[in-house]
Amino acid sequence: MTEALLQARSLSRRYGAIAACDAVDLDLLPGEIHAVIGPNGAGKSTLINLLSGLLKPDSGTVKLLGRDVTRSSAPQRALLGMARTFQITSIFPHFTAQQNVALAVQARQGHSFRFWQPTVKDYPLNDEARESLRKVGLIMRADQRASSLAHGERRQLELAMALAQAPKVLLLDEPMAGMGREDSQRMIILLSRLRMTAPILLIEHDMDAVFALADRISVLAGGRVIANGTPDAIRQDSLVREAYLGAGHEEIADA
Ligand SMILES: Nc1ncnc2c1ncn2[C@@H]1O[C@H](COP(=O)(O)OP(=O)(O)OP(=O)(O)O)[C@@H](O)[C@H]1O
Repeated sequence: MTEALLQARSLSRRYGAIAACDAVDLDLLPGEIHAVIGPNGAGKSTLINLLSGLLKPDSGTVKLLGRDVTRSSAPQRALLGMARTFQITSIFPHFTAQQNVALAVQARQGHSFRFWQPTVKDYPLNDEARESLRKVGLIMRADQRASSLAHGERRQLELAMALAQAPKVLLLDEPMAGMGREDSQRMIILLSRLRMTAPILLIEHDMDAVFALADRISVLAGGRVIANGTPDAIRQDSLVREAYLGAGHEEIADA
């Protein structure tokens, strides 16, 4: 059996009476895009925070590349090869696109952001930064300030910063959020290519994107995985339809 690069077992986290994440099992396999979907409040953010180390579970385990990282911090997991993008972009607006990516390369090399100096003459660093920008189709914006980029381009920049960390797994938190149709289409093509660079755990509300991209989908409701399977299987799953329709969402039926 193919070994999961990222694995959660019986992962649980409560907030008082609420089981935000309830005995969740999840595997991210090489080369795949594994989407996690679920109605509002299902536990998606809690799960991605537990996987990336921003939250500690009450019980259960997280393994990264076969190594138990349940008690490791987010920066420790990043150094082992986990890259994550956020719903709210985390770029430095006054730096150029290239400088932002160069920062991410430096962080991977173990330098703290605090000691960062503008690295105009650091050719290998800049070459690497430009390579990441090329991969996400943003090389023509390399010298533009991040603040002047369009929304979709900023999301591409974030992805370039994640790639600059040479990730073994990518955790993407709503990469299509706030995007128009054209930008979403571009992002779908981009992510589809990137799955071979690193498998992607994708949290996304845009069902067209999820069903276009995912090799496998896990559906959360009330903190539990209620279904796991191919997009076709998920589309036809009665429990999934119930969870979505019960929560006032019709998008799963249309996807
Ligand atoms: N810090 C917190 N304190 C108390 N309850 C919380 C906290 N964070 C999340 N919850 C609760 O845990 C449950 C899961 O929330 P979570 O944000 O993980 O869901 P979600 O699927 O990401 O929702 P959305 O799609 O709306 O972002 C919800 O009932 C939520 O109210």
